[in-house]
Amino acid sequence: MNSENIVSGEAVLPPLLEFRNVTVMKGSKKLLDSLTVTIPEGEHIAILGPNGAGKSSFIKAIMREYYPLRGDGVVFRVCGNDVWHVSDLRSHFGIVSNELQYTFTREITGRDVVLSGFFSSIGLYWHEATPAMEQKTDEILRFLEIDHLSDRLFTTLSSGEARRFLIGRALVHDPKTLILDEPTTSLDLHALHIFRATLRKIAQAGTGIIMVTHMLPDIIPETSRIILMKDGRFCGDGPKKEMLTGEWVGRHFGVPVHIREDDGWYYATGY
Ligand SMILES: Nc1ncnc2c1ncn2[C@@H]1O[C@H](COP(=O)(O)OP(=O)(O)OP(=O)(O)O)[C@@H](O)[C@H]1O
Repeated sequence: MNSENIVSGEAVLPPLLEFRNVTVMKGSKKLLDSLTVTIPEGEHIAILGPNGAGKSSFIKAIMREYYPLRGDGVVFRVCGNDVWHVSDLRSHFGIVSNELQYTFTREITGRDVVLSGFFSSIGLYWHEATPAMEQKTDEILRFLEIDHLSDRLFTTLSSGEARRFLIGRALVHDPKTLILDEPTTSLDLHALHIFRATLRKIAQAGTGIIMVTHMLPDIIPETSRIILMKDGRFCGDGPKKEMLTGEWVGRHFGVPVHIREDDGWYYATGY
């Protein structure tokens, strides 16, 4: 544990994520530009930004798919540790992305999509699931209310149903935080309603949510903090009520916008 996490002789939990001056380059392109952020465990956050803002690159940096340039004052820490093996990160972060769904093209059941999350594979192949894994999978399927669909081939599920199985897969290691990268693409109104209710249930059960989106209605009422991102930088970070205003969001997306709040949900109109 880092010495900064000792207060008056007592150890306190280090933040889930601590980045300081994180810059990521790919060729001559600066994907992330001097990002500084601290995220405590269990916090529900939305990362909002226009196309190309660097949101997915930020997630890739969290998951150690991208590494920052070295330099003085650069901090790149998860749970107080600078060095991580990618497989160890799974107990901290579960990931759901829209892209992930399209990697499952083989004929496997929804249940096996969840179960194979234990092995980070697509399907079980030579992996043998233990009774504890089977039990955990069944608990997750019941929690997400998709147990009745578990024997269906994944490729025959609707987008909304499939997305909930991917959440299940992301939950097998009991991650501290679930990261969702634009997960509502192609969901219809009914599927959106169920998907958001599912996220709320997960947030209320104590798992942190980091939602990456450019859609305000994706932000569940449990979200307390908004980070605005553009051109690889963070350009706003604060409490939801302060950040989700017409002035902030309009300036950020470069359009005049009116923000309406209704029972904890936010909507943008007028653009
Ligand atoms: N591996 C890469 N090499 C070069 N440029 C990249 C690479 N990955 C992303 N980019 C570029 O970096 C910028 C940020 O991309 P990123 O996918 O992180 O943005 P985003 O906010 O997730 O966008 P969107 O909302 O459209 O998914 C974009 O201009 C993208 O074209």
